[in-house]
Amino acid sequence: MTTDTEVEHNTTIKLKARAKINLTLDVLSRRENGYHDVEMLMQQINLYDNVTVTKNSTGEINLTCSDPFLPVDEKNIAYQAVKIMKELYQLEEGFDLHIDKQIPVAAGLAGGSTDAAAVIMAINQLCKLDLPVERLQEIGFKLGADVPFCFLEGCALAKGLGEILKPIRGFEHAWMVLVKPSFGVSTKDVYGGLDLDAIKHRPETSKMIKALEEQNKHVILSGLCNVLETVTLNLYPKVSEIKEKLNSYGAEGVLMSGSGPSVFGFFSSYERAKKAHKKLKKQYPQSYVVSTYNL
Ligand SMILES: C[C@@](CO)(OP(=O)(O)O)[C@H](O)COP(=O)(O)OP(=O)(O)OC[C@H]1O[C@@H](n2ccc(N)nc2=O)[C@H](O)[C@@H]1O
Ligand SMILES: Nc1ncnc2c1ncn2[C@@H]1O[C@H](COP(=O)(O)OP(=O)(O)O)[C@@H](O)[C@H]1O
Repeated sequence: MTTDTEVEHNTTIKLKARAKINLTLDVLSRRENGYHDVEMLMQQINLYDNVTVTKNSTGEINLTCSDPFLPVDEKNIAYQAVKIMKELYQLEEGFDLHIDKQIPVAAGLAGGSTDAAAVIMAINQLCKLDLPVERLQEIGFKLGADVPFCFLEGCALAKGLGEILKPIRGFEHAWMVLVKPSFGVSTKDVYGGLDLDAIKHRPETSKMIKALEEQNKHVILSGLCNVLETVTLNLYPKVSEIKEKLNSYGAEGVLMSGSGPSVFGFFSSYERAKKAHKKLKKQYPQSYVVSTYNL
């Protein structure tokens, strides 16, 4: 995210808050508090919200958003990010935020998480707090398990609840069609619906990391795997339908992202992705041709 920072008069920062997909997602165990230990490969993509943060002297937090259906009060995770920074660092200044929302909501793409990370980064810079990225990630983790990843750029192996991160080589210059059906899903319900003993097919994470290191496209595409798929596909058969459509339009590897319901299908070229997109867009208006994002 850092390379896309635009600073104006030391009072305004504009950031590209990128979405992610999961190339693999394995759930290892359930903790007593209901959260799950995961092992997943997270990959940023070229689909982003534009987040603008301006320092004000009133001390207030004002949030506006291009999406009229999103809350602009404490229910918005970006608002919560400001609050936590103000409290932790006794900041007297206030902040005006604007989110130009491009990432589909409740989609398994970390849309809210990436906005929160952008806001924390912006405040760190605007208030000259000089906090290292590890500290920013620690603060972000209080807001959500996906937030720490959003401070990185590219691809990472995520463990723990998602906060133990190791940057790795990502899937480079890969074109995909990303499809978000009209409904959203609750991440909590999807994790809650997972029967750990019933998981039949798990990702081979180490094999995938090696394949990414070598950019072995064939192994990467055949290694795409997400254990949450069974839960979401069961709850929403429409997601299976989208997967089938992407396959029939020539995708070389198809997977649901995160807890869903977004599905991505990789294509061998931009042109092929565009062709499939043209057909899918008629039925699913929230369809995008995007590439992976790596440094
Ligand atoms: C599934 C994943 C995969 O990247 O992404 P999304 O589908 O949300 O994009 C993440 O693990 C989601 O991260 P995030 O959406 O930030 O989760 P949080 O807000 O912290 O938690 C929402 C709910 O998900 C469940 N949860 C989350 C993370 C985790 N490791 N174990 C869990 O069981 C908990 O029930 C929690 O109440
Ligand atoms: N800035 C935000 N962007 C998107 N959703 C937000 C935001 N703030 C709060 N939310 C709420 O968080 C929920 C999860 O949204 P989102 O982060 O897009 O999903 P996911 O974690 O599946 O990627 C939604 O129900 C939405 O109303």
